[in-house]
Amino acid sequence: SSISSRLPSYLSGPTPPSWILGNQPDVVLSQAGEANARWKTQYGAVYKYFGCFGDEYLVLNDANAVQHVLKGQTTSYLLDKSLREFLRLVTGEGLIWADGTDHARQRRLLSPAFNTSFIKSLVPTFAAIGFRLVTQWNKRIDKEGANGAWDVDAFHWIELLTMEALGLTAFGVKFGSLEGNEHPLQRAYAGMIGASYSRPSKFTIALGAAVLHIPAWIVHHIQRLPLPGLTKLKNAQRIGHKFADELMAEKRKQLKSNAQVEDRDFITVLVRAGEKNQRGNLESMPDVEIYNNLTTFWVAGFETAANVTAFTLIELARNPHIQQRLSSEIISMLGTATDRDLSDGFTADELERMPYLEAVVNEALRCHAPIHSGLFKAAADDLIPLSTPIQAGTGKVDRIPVRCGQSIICSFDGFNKSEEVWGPDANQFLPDRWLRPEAKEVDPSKHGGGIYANLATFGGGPKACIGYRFAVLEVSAFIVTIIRDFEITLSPPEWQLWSDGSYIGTIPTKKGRWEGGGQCPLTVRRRQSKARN
Ligand code: HEM
Repeated sequence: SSISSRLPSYLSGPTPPSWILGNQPDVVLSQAGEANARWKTQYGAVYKYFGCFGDEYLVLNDANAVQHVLKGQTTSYLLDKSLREFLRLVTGEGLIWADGTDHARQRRLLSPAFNTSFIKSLVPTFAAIGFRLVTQWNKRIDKEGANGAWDVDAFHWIELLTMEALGLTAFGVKFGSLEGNEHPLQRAYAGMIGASYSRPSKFTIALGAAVLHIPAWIVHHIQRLPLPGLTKLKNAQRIGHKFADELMAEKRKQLKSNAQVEDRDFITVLVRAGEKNQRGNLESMPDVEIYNNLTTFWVAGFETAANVTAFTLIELARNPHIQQRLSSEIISMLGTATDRDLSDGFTADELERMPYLEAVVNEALRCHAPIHSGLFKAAADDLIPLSTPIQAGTGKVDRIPVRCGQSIICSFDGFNKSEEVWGPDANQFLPDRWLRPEAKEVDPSKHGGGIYANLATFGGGPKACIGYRFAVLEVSAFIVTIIRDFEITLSPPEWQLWSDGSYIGTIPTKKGRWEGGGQCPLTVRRRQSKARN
């Protein structure tokens, strides 16, 4: 049977070679955002394409259109029902899973954990974690380095950084993974995410899409089946849950006997906020929901932050001038390794006085959005407004009609690299763009509705990333500690980055080397080695 379209005929897009796979292999097997960049040039910022089994997607790269859909989340644009049920298996009924008024309630009750001053108070913790990595790397350079240079695939180390950060700031637990220890909670969560990647075969691509065709109620019942993957997941959930329960009970005891307990982690903040609300007869978050959200933060904040850190280091390694300029700024702020020991970290205030650092991190977030697109379903018929009208027959339209149930992809990567918004050099890594005065004032017709720096990287609207400040400060602190003390280059220098874009995540890897997962291969040298001796 021929594939029929529910979208207006004036929208164009690639012709699907088959009904089963459609154009899905073009998307899944190319680099993140690559197929979209090509189709955007060919068919315009708004186009349609067919995935597997005749699934039709409306793809949006246009600023107003992206903004409209992001703002409509939890009410008029929702997560696919079946996808949401699968998500429940991993995160439980936490913030990513929640919709409507339940979502609004959870978000409100979680807000104490994400207020600006609390998140800023975490910077010394992030920085001290970065310094623990520096300490380990110094030891390796001495032991394993040749002529002061040490080759390392830094990707796994970076994953340990973001794991330690979540361990300390979410649960108040130090895993010690950078020092070679393994903590049961960390093991449980690592198992939950299943950090292994594999290149999808055509069969897995179809299977991935088929999931969206399984009715949500069936997915809901899948969790009762003794499938091996699920058993592992449930085990991990059980360990994590037990651990969190013990920690919450312990916090309650501490808070009862001593009101001075410092707010150093999410558990303390959320347990305290809950107790306070109870005393004031206000609604407080049930323990199981606190736990589900700690798991949610883990799923949302572990790999994403690790990937941005890795992409930033790769950009610095392959752009020595940018790295040089950044290291000068850092050293003029914090001194060299011999001037100041960073075992107690540094403050948010010190970070904020490094404008070039902010420019570098923003540019990495723009060029390498770790979630390259968002997938939504229209909950009702709607008209999506456009910043740039498109040709429809002999006239132009500035709104696209969609029907209830329409699948929509907001390309975060496409918006971040839109020439209309970012100029003709949108595809280049140029931190300097953030230092221009215009960077601070965004023309409303070029605003994608993002919550940070007019980037779509953290999404927008009611479901925008709640952890964006956490992520930006964490990544910045890691970059500062590493770049202050080490000079990095790619190893080997001709190593080619492949930004893998399977499904929605973007990971740095090497073409043809999926099995190994993410990569960040560096040669590391002490920056101040000459000054030292
Ligand atoms: C660079 C790192 C990160 C990136 C790029 C990122 C990106 C995103 C994106 C694109 C969304 C969906 C937004 C939308 O639908 O409009 C999201 C949601 C979310 N993120 Fe992040 N994230 C990062 C780090 C974190 C961290 C560190 C945490 C927690 C500590 C976190 C917690 C969440 C949560 C809970 C949601 C769901 C919010 C809701 O549905 O209300 N993220 N994130």
